[in-house]
Amino acid sequence: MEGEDHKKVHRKRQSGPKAEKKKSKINHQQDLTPQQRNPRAFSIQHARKTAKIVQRSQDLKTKKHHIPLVDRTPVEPPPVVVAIVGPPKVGKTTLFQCIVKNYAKQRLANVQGPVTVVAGKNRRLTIVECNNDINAMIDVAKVADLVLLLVDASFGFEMETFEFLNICQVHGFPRIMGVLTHLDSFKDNKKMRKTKKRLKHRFWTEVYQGAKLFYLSGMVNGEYQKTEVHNLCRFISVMKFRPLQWRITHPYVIADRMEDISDPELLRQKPKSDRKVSLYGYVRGTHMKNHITVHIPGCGDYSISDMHFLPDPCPSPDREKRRSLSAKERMIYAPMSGVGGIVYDKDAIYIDLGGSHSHTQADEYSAPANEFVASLMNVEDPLDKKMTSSHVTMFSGTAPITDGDMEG
Ligand SMILES: Nc1nc2c(ncn2[C@@H]2O[C@H](COP(=O)(O)OP(=O)(O)OP(=O)(O)O)[C@@H](O)[C@H]2O)c(=O)[nH]1
Repeated sequence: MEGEDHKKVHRKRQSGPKAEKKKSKINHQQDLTPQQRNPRAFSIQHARKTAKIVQRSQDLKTKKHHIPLVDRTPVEPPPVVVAIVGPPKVGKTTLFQCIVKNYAKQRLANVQGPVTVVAGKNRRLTIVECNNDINAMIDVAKVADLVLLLVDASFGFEMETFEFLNICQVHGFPRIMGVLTHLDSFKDNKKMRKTKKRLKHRFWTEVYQGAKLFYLSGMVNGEYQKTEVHNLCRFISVMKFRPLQWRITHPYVIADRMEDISDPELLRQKPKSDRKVSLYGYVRGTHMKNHITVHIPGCGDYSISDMHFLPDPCPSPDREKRRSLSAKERMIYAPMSGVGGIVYDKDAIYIDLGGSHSHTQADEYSAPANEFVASLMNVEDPLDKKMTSSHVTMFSGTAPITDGDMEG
């Protein structure tokens, strides 16, 4: 027992790294407020109020689960509207061309108006580029199902991006996917990684936590890297959309082709007279009745004088049990962009005469359309001239009947 008295008592370290560490810990604890030191003790101060808040948020959540959502999409749904939005010079046109090339396997040199492509067995896309104008942004936010929000990584988020997100908020939020471009402008890898992370978190705060952000790291021959674009397109092809309530209860059309069919003679006499315009496009939302009044953004309210069904210019492929699309099924419908040598303008239709920059026959995908245009180009005499010079032999041995005989 005696030995115990001599046992050494533990003495706290007064110096050295361990002592320093302990000291700093104590100091830190003293700096904290009681709430910070013991957060659980202060978490609920007003039990009743908290209970009410919790109950309310639960109610909202449950209500969301139970709203019956009638799926009104027809058997063959209209193409999904994909809008490419971003500040100037961020790469919108480049991405547009890359996406079209990925799906349709042909290059659009000059993008004009919406372009419709077949993206899969049961999916078609109408792609539109939104230029940097507030009115265009508002129009696009109303109709887009998916928005590709382009951000220049070397620059960061710009006013236009936030403006567009704000506009979306009032029109029912469409699906939004971020795309970072100009990543090749970073020389330092570490800096790039940091920027990516920072922009991702900022994007999440603006859209929602975990929103998808794609990276396009640099260009090859003026286009984005093929695999990166392919991945982005795969994502779009299989993406699911939750229909927006307001949209599925109102009919709307995105005009992808426009023709002025007013009488040219009338216009010559009175250039300011009312025009007659026919608009082409897929009806979306719900059924559209003939002769109803429509609102055309930027123009005003009009009534439809007549409406017709037209054959689908870009039909979905046949439902066969095959996994990938064949070359023939990779349709593209770009009436304003000059695919197949025909361009529709405001008041005329132009046929491409095959200059040095037009499609060549070697381009196998556009060959059938080109043949048609080529046959039109090769016509030397109009039809009435041909008729006059033609003759028909009714019975063998008789003189042939010509145009002159008919009139006589
Ligand atoms: N280095 C680099 N250049 C890019 C990238 N993306 C686009 N560019 C270039 O940026 C320029 C503008 O690209 P566009 O696709 O015309 O941009 P845009 O957004 O359509 O421009 P606007 O229609 O004028 O608003 C082009 O010269 C592209 O080559 C990128 O990721 N890296």
